[in-house]
Parts: sequence; C-alpha cells; structure tokens
Amino acid sequence: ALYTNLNALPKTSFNYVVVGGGTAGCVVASRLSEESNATVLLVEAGGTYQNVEQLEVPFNSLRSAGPGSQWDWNYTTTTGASYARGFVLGGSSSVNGMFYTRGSEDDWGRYAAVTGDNGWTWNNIQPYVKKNEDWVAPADGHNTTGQYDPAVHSSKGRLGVSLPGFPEHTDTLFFQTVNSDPSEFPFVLDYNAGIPLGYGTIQSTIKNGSRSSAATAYLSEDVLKRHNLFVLINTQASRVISSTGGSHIDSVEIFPQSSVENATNMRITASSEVILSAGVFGTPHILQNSGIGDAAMLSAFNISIVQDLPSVGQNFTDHLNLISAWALNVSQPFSSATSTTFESFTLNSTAMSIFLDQWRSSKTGPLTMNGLSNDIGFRRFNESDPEVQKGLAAYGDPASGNQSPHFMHVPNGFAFGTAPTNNSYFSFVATVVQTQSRGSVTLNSTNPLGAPVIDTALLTNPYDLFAMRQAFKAVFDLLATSPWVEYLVDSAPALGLQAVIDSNFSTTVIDDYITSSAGSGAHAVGTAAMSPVGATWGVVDPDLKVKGLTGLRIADASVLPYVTSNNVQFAVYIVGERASELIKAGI
Ligand SMILES: Cc1cc2nc3c(=O)[nH]c(=O)nc-3n(C[C@H](O)[C@H](O)[C@H](O)COP(=O)(O)OP(=O)(O)OC[C@H]3O[C@@H](n4cnc5c(N)ncnc54)[C@H](O)[C@@H]3O)c2cc1C
Repeated sequence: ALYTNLNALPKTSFNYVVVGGGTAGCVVASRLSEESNATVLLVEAGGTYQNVEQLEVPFNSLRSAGPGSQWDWNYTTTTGASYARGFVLGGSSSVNGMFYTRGSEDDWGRYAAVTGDNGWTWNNIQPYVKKNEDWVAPADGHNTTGQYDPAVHSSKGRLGVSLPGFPEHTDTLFFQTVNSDPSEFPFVLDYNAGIPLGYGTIQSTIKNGSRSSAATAYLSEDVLKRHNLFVLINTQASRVISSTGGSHIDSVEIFPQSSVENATNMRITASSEVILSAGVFGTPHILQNSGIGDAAMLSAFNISIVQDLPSVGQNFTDHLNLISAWALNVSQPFSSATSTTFESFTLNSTAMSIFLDQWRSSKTGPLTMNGLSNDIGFRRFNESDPEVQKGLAAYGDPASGNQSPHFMHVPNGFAFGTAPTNNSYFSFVATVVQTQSRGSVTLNSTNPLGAPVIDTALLTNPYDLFAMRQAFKAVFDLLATSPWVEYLVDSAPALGLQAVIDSNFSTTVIDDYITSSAGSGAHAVGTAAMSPVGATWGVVDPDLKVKGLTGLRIADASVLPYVTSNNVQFAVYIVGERASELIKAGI
C-alpha cells in the first residue's frame, strides 16, 4: 500500500528496504515484492505521481513538469546552474524527456570488460530488456512500417514504449535530407538494435498517449495492493547504519519530508538487505553521511568512518548539450501544429488549450508527443577531416567501440533559456555522448538533509570542447541542405548564433559560443561506480554490493562507470531489473 507519512507505517522492520522510489528503485521494490513471503519497504522523499496531470501529459516534460517545478529537487551546481532530478515517485522517469534509447552493443560490452562480469554484455542483458519493455502502438495509430524493427522489441514487459503519436512538419524536412544524401546523413531503421548510427524516428516511454514511468509501469494499482509491499512517500533517508557498529548494514534512518528541519527521525530495519536507489546525487550523499566514502573528506566533517571508499561521489560523468535556435521563415507562420514546430505552438495559448482538451478527452493530439522531438540521430566524427584526426590523436577516442557514436543530434529539440521573440522558431540539440570531464558529489555540511556540493566539471577536459565543435558544425551541415533552406531564416540572434555565422565558423567564435551556451545533458552517472571484485577503485562490485560491507547494495544510475552513448534511463531500468534478479537469486 501507499503511505503518505511515516506515522502511518504499520511496522518498522522489513526484509528489504529500498531507499529512493525513482527509476531503478520502483523496479527493485516491484520485482522483490513479487515474492509474497518477502516484505519490502520503498522510501521516497517526494510525493505521489498519481492523478497529477502535469506528469501524465507527455508534452509537459521539461516544461511545466520539468526543471524548477515542485517535482524537481532544484539542485544547484558549483557554477550556479540548476541540475534537474525528479522529486516524486518514479524519480526522474516521472519528469524526463521520455526518449527510449538503449545505447550500443559496445557500451554494454565496455561495462562487462571494465567490471569483469559478462552479465553486463548486450546479449546477456536482453532478458531484462524483454522484462522491461512493453512496445505499444503510437497514440495516433499510424502505420509504423519502416519506422522501427519489430524483431528487437518486446510487448511482454511493463514500461510502455511507442513511436511518435503526432507528426510534425519538420519530420518531413528531416527525412528529405536523410533520403537525399544517405552517405552524409545515413538512415537507421531502429537505433535500438545494437548499432545506433544514423538518423531515425524516436521511440519514447509513452503508452496510450500518456507518460509511462517507473512508477506508472512498476507500481501500478495491482502492485500497490500487494500485502507485502509498503511504499512510504514524503520521507527522506539520511543514513544507512550498522546496528552492531560493524560492517553489516541493517538499518536506515528516515525523516518526514514535511518537517525535515526539526523532526525526530525514525529507524527502519532490514533483515535481508538495504538497497540504495537514491540516484546519482542522493546515493553518494547518503553513503557519505553514513561514513562510507573518502576517509579524508569524512574526517574533515567529523564523520566516523565505516568504510573508506575514496571513489564515492567521484567519477561524475554526464553528456554535454548545446541547444541552438533558428527563426522560421515568415512565409511559414503558425497555422496548425503540423505546419510548424513544437516551440511555435507552445507560444500560442489558444492552440495549447485546444490541444489540452483533446488530450483530456481522447489522449490524442500534439500533447501526446514527448514535447522534444520526433527524430534523433547518432553520429561519428568525420574521420577524414584533418581537424578530427588531430583531435583524436591529441585526446584519444573515448567511443566505446567503432560502431558507437561520438555525438547525438536532436532536431527540433527544446530551446531552454530565452525564446526568440519571433513567434515561430526551431531548435536543435547537439550532444557529446562520451565526454571526458569528470565531476564530483561531496558533502557540503554535516546536515544529512541538506544538498551536497555538485561539481559537474563541464568542459574541464579539452576533448569535450573539440567534440562539441564537431557536433555543432554537423548541425549547420544538416540545416544547410535544401529542405531546410527555405524553412529557416539565418538564425535567431537572440541566442547568439549570428556571431558564429558572421565569423564564417571561426574556431574561436564557435568555442566561445559553446563555452557560454553548453550545459548538462541531465544524464549523469558514475558516482558510485561498479569495478571488478577486489579492485582498489570503485564503490560496488559487479553484483552491485558495496565493497567491504554486507547487507548493502546500490541500484541506480550511480553504479554505471561510463555513460552510455545515448539517453540513460534505459540503462537504469536494466540495472534495476538485474539487481532484482541477483537479490532474488541470493547472489
Ligand atoms: C529533466 C530530465 C530529462 C531527462 N530526459 C531523459 C530522456 O529523455 N531519456 C532518458 O533515457 N533519460 C533522460 N533523463 C535521465 C534519466 O531520467 C535518469 O538518468 C534516470 O531516470 C535516473 O534514474 P535513477 O534511478 O538513478 O534516479 P532517479 O530516477 O532520479 O531516482 C532517485 C529517487 O530517489 C529519491 N531520493 C533521493 N534522495 C533521497 C533520500 N535521501 N531519501 C529518499 N528518497 C530519495 C528521489 O526523489 C528520486 O525519486 C532525464 C533526466 C532529467 C532529470
């Protein structure tokens, strides 16, 4: 059942306690409670997703339900930038952009190679893919032939995945470019088949026109009714504890969220295991508060050392995004959603209210779209370009293999920041997917309920600037093709692109533009990374148990030692599924 405050919880001792009801946490709690003789408590700091329309309407992602909303932790990094994370049951899967991208075979091969555990290879994760994915028809029921490969999808899992449920005019332009010059802009039928390279149609975690999240998919009404599953929301965990003062973790300290400042805490015990699923910031923060982390840092805060693990909170790895916007040619003013871009109709309140009525009455129409893009591309650098050769020689090639991308393109993405005043504009996101910069999550104070220090270290490694330059120039190459020339006016000077064009793409001007405009891809991983058994680095073994301790496992984005070369929610679902299987099997 769902408990909205800890005083209502009928007991304080369970077999399993899962901390963090986010993407992986919902999977783990749901799967463990399939065994009816095991009692499972899931503790979530945020509230419920149930009956919250903002979270259900796909188009709201990154808008009213996104960063800065009441469903966001509102983290601020050391540079003053905000960093979005879901603060609600379902975690970031309840607020994310819903792109469903699996990465490449090579990404998963690298996890296996780095950890020495073949259980993480592409082939060996396929059973979890099937348990996770519920492939469904798009909201508009259109014929999807030629838009994906049915052979690599499953309708047996829990998480709804579908193709776009509403067309956009820019889809047509995009595929005209791809069809007219396949050597420069190759088509990929299904970027989720192991080799993602090429441009194709996006797949999103949307089912029946609504967001499918870890909460809607794994904590559905039938699951919440299980007598052995206890889901406690509005409650923040501060520490994991060994009640004997040894190395066996068996308790979790929790506080009611409503009065975290002065409330007395409560201790919950776990007779089998505690599973930390508090995400890339929450998990290392809880570990550090518990005395599990870098001994030197913990001593500076007078925290007693339970386990010296210097890698806790290190190795923060993220994608790097650059969003640019172009004004649309005035001869193509707003008339309907299909004749222009998402961004244009979001500025038209009459249209938006008509679309909302349509979504409410039939779960169809423009608001069934993920609100970011219907299309996506995964690309490698042009290795015949001398600048690329020079860069790769200087920095090395961080791609996970030669069938894996260096960058991602999302046409008609979402213009963060100030929109151009022209009522019709188009944005494009370029993303470096194998960044080399590494940040950290460290303690800010001895208050376990305060926010940690988040240093994303964006652009601190010169490879990332070099890689973004290639990704960005490739955006201009794509938009210089004939389908787009009529459609776009030069640029939207409000977002600074004009200077880049006027400079004739001078490296200095491009680099200035990137440095001042690029930001986080919201795909952070790695702050409690897996490493081989016995390694002197890393936080968990490949079976996700915390090194040097018993009774404590981690299942969330923080265990991934590298970021996949795509949006990362898929990888987190796989971690959740595999963690559940390992725990159930007593491994
Ligand atoms: C705005 C945004 C857009 C994104 N877009 C995409 C996309 O389109 N496609 C994609 O693949 N990925 C996307 N991502 C990334 C993806 O959603 C995340 O990487 C993934 O969901 C992280 O899963 P997690 O389980 O590690 O953490 P989360 O899902 O964030 O879960 C952590 C949970 O723990 C809870 N928690 C934290 N601390 C505590 C505590 N002390 N006590 C109790 N509970 C706690 C949190 O409230 C949260 O519910 C996006 C992310 C964001 C934020």
